Amino acid sequence: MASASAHFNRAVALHREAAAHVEAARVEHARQQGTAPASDGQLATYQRLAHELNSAAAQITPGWLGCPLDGRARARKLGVDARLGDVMHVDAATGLLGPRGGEVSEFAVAVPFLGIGHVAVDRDARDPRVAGWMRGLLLRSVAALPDGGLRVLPVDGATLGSLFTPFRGLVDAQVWATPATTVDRLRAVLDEAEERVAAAHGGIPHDMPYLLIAAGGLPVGAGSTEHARLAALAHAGPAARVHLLLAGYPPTGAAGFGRPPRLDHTTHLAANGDLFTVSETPADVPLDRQGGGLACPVRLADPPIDGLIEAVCHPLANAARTHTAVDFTGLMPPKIWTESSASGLRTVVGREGRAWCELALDDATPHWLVAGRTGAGKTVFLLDVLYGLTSRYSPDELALYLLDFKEGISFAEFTPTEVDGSWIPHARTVGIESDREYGLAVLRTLSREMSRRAAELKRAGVTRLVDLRANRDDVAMPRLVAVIDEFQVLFTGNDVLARQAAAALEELARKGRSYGIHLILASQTISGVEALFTKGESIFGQFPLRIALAGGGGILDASNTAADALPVGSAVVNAAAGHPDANRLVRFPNAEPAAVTTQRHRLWSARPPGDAPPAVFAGYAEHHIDTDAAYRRLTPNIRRRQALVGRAVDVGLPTVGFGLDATPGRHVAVLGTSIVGADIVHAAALSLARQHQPGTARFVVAGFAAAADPVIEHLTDTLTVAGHPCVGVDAAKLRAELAALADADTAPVTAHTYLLVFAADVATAALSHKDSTGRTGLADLRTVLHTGPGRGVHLIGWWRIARRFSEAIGGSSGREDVACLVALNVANTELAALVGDHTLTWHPRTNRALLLDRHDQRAQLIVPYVRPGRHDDPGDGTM
Ligand SMILES: Nc1ncnc2c1ncn2[C@@H]1O[C@H](COP(=O)(O)OP(=O)(O)OP(=O)(O)O)[C@@H](O)[C@H]1O
Repeated sequence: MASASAHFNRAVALHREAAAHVEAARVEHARQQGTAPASDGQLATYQRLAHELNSAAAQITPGWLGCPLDGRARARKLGVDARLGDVMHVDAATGLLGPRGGEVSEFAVAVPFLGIGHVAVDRDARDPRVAGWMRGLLLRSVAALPDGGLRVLPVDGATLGSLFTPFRGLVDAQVWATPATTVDRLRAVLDEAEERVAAAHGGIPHDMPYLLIAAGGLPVGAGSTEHARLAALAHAGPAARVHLLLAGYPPTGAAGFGRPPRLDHTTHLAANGDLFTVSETPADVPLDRQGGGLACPVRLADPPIDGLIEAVCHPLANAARTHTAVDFTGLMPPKIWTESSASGLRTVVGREGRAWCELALDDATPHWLVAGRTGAGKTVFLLDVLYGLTSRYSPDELALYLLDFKEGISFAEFTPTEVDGSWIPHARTVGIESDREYGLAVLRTLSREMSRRAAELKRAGVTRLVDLRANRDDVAMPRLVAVIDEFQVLFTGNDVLARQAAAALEELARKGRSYGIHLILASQTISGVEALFTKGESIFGQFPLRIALAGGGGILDASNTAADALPVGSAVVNAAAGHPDANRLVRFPNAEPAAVTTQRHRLWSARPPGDAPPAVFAGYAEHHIDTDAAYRRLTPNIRRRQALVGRAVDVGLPTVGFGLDATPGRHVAVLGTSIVGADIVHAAALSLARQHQPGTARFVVAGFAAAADPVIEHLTDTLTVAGHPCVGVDAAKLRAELAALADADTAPVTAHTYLLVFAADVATAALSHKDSTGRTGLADLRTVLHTGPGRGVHLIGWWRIARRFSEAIGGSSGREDVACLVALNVANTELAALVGDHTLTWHPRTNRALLLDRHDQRAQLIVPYVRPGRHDDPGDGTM
């Protein structure tokens, strides 16, 4: 092809010679007043010239570019007749050499096309000659160029797409776009081409494919704006490998409108009766020195025979499917854990056209924002990314903190489950359906780690992790990636917690990059993004890499609409904070369950010895005391006995309870109508029982609500079987018990005594009556509360009505006598008044309680222990 221009010039010279002959013949013909036929000599000259023109054309249109489009073409090799970047000529017409009406010699008219310019014909594709001609040109181009060398953007306002029907295979395989038949779609086509031209200003890679707008006719409504845009593309396109093949151009405009602009770098064919004329071409050498174009009329090139286009497109479409296919396994490296994270983390997330798309968490793009409407594939995208990362980097190089605030199981893939006990060794904490409190705890864990790293870097005399790792390979400092799905939940409420979360997030976003801490924040809603934005540009600006899935355009620049109509499995990746010029269209694969499971097992099998599963927090999960390892470890050999009540909503879900020692006030009150109150007393009693040798503690059980009976029954059975004296009492006996315990002189306490009172609010009323001496049971109760701990007597009571509890302890003056509270469904104002702290914030909710301990100033959200299945029963009276 190196001599293509020489061959073209030769053809031009021949053409000029032919033109001179035609002109001479015309003059002679006129002189003889049209009576004399062409002489034999003239005919011989035409035949010779036509032959030589055909030879010259054959040199510049090898193989598919010039061969007859008949059955023999099927045997031709595809993809070998043209090269990207070279000027490609194509057989576009048949020139007719000879006097008008006389015998003519035909020759192939090869016009310069891809790599240099455009071709336009003024009839649109409703003319069958034009339709066949266009198909032929497209077929030649597709078949001659290397596989993947041409992307066509079809436009067809003339036959509404039927022009391109034979090319359906390529459209279905997404090598070609779907034909645009409306003016809006035409505009989108022009947008894409213009973006290509704009992006090419910085130079184009040698393997960049051609982008060809092939229009069988412009759609109704296209006007001067679209014509001007086409003219601009015609002018600037070739340098960016953007070309035009237009039928119906220039269109015949309505009267009063100016003619559409002529297109630069374009060979124009214009109908003239049955034949067509050919203008000058984009080649440097003019066909005619005066710019008159081809001197003789032409017939448009013949159409391909039926079935030929399909026969060519079929293997190309199949090959394209293979080359552009993305599947989950394709994102994974052949060998796991071979990469170093010293300078950052990188993973392949999908394909950008045929090329793989790799994204990084490093100094340039330390944090990512991901957005997409529900169902757009955000969870799948995150799984692709996280499995890609955990497969490339070992747990020494990368650790994950995964937080999900929505209902869903996105991150369950990383944790052991009942059916699959494996986990991803990089996962340190996984929060599923997390509470905001848990989210804050994770952020604080990361902040602490950041401070630790800062100190270590300081000691080493460097300021960035990358510098530390460059000098020392003995430091274990994996990069930490925190993924927060539906992160905006952290900011809901605009309360203290929201402010604390925003502050923690901002600090991590600002400083994290230096210490190898990266954030990936994902959201379904624009309001999520707005929530972040309202926290100030200081956070938002730390996320230069935006990944917008369908409907996630809110994280892009306001003028950037590229994500509006994305299909599932596609994303706009933008590393310039959403600026429209920086869009990259990426397709990511579905996370097929079988492939994900295989990869998880690969990673799990390679886990380091002794690797522990991640600390999992599943917001919906019930917690039962008998499966708690901390409970099982309890023995009587304990210094300070604990009444365990649940698990803290914190990283690692630590077991929490109240120390019940001799300090005044060490009694527990559980408040709220929820039946979970009974379960908490049950759990506290069981845990205390494990800390006593049988026979060294008495359990006095009083129950005043039928709903608590099964709990009490189970409790007394368990205590009795464990060898602990356990006595059930009614209101009268409880009063007697209190009287005896209050009067230490008459009844010295010999063993630890635990008063377990279920629905104590009922007892409060019964205890308020005076006896014959004028003394009330409440007075005894208060004495026991006041002096009991010093004598090994503790009360653990469930008050369904907080006011009754307050009455029982004697109002605010008795607050110090019961230092340990667990609030269930008690209104915030009531609770705040009860404990005398108006800054307290408590939102009652299912499966949560607030633990308050006056003595160590604790206010901790907990998941209270419940009896198994408690939350399965909708009629259980829980919150
Ligand atoms: N690349 C893809 N190719 C094919 N199907 C996909 C792809 N990505 C996602 N899907 C499918 O689309 C559906 C929604 O995906 P996904 O659960 O990831 O969406 P989401 O944005 O996380 O939605 P939600 O926020 O509601 O959970 C799933 O059935 C998933 O299998």
